[in-house]
Amino acid sequence: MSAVTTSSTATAEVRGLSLSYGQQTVLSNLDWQLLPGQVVGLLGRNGSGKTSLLESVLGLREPQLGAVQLFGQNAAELDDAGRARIGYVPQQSDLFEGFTPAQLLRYFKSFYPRWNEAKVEGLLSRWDIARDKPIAKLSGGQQQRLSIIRALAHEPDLLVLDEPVASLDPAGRRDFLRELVEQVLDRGTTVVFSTHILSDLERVAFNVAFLKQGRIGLQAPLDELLDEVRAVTGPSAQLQALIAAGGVQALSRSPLEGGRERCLLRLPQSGVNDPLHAGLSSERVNLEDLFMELT
Ligand SMILES: Nc1ncnc2c1ncn2[C@@H]1O[C@H](COP(=O)(O)OP(=O)(O)OP(=O)(O)O)[C@@H](O)[C@H]1O
Repeated sequence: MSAVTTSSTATAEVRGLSLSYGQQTVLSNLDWQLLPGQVVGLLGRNGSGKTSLLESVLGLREPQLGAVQLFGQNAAELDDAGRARIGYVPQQSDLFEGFTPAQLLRYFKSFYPRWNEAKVEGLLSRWDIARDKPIAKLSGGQQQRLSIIRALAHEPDLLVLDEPVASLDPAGRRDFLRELVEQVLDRGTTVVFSTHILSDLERVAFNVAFLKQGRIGLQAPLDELLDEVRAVTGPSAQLQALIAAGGVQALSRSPLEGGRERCLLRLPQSGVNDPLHAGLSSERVNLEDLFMELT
C-alpha cells in the first residue's frame, strides 16, 4: 500500500517522516508525494495529524526523523525563490485585522516578484469582499476567502489549504471550491487541501489521500477508487485465497463472527477476480465508507 513512486519531478517529496509532540507520536515513518498539477484532498480524522503533516511539508515544523523536499530543495532550507512558489492558507487565519483588504494585499504584493493584479481584482469582486472595510469587520467566511486570494495572487506552483472551507456555508462551499480549483487548473498548480467534509472532496478533489495512524495508507484518484473498490464479505479462507491469487489490493480487513471477514478490496478493472465469481458477496462503496475504513 505504498503511496510513493520515485520521481525526481515531484513538487513535494516526503520520506520517512516521523513527528512527535512529547510522548505523542503523530506522524510515523510517513512517505508521500505530490506531483505537479495534482489536486489532492487530504482526509483524516480530527487530530490525525493533517495540520502537522502540511506544516511539515512546508518546512514550518521540524520532524524528528525523515526528509521533506519541495521543488527538489530541502523544505526547511528553501530559498526565497522557492518560498515565492508556495501559497499557504493556514487553518487559523493570520490576516492583519487592523488592515483593510486593499492594504493587506498591497503589503503582500511588495514581497512577490510575480503578482496577478487582475486576478486579485476579479476575485475580490466575485467573492464579494469589500476592499476598504477593516478586516476585523469581515465575516469569518469573507476573511477565509481573502486569505485564499492572498495565497493565489502570486500564482504559486504549490497551493496548500488547511480546511479552506471550514467557515463557509454549504451553499457557498461547492461553487467556491470549484472556482478555486478552476483558478489553478490552467496553470498546472499542485493543490493539497485538508478537509473532513466529504462532499467537498467529491466535487473537487481528483485525488484523495488517507491519513491513518501517522501514515498515508492510500492515495489514488477518487473516481478510480469508487469504481474499483468493493466491500467483500465471506469466509476468511476464501477471501485469503482471492487476495493471495494476486491482482487484488486489500485495503482493510475486519474479522466477523463464524470465520468470516469483511474486506475492502481494490479490484483490477479487468474483473478477472470478480469476487462474485468466487461466491463471495460484494458491494460498491461510497466515499463515506472509504473514510470510515481508511482513516
Ligand atoms: N503544538 C502542539 N503541541 C502539542 N501537541 C500538538 C501540537 N499540535 C498538534 N498537537 C497534537 O497532535 C495531534 C494532531 O494534531 P493536528 O492539528 O496535526 O491534527 P488534524 O488532523 O489537523 O486535526 P483537526 O482535523 O482536528 O484539525 C493532536 O492530538 C494534537 O493535539
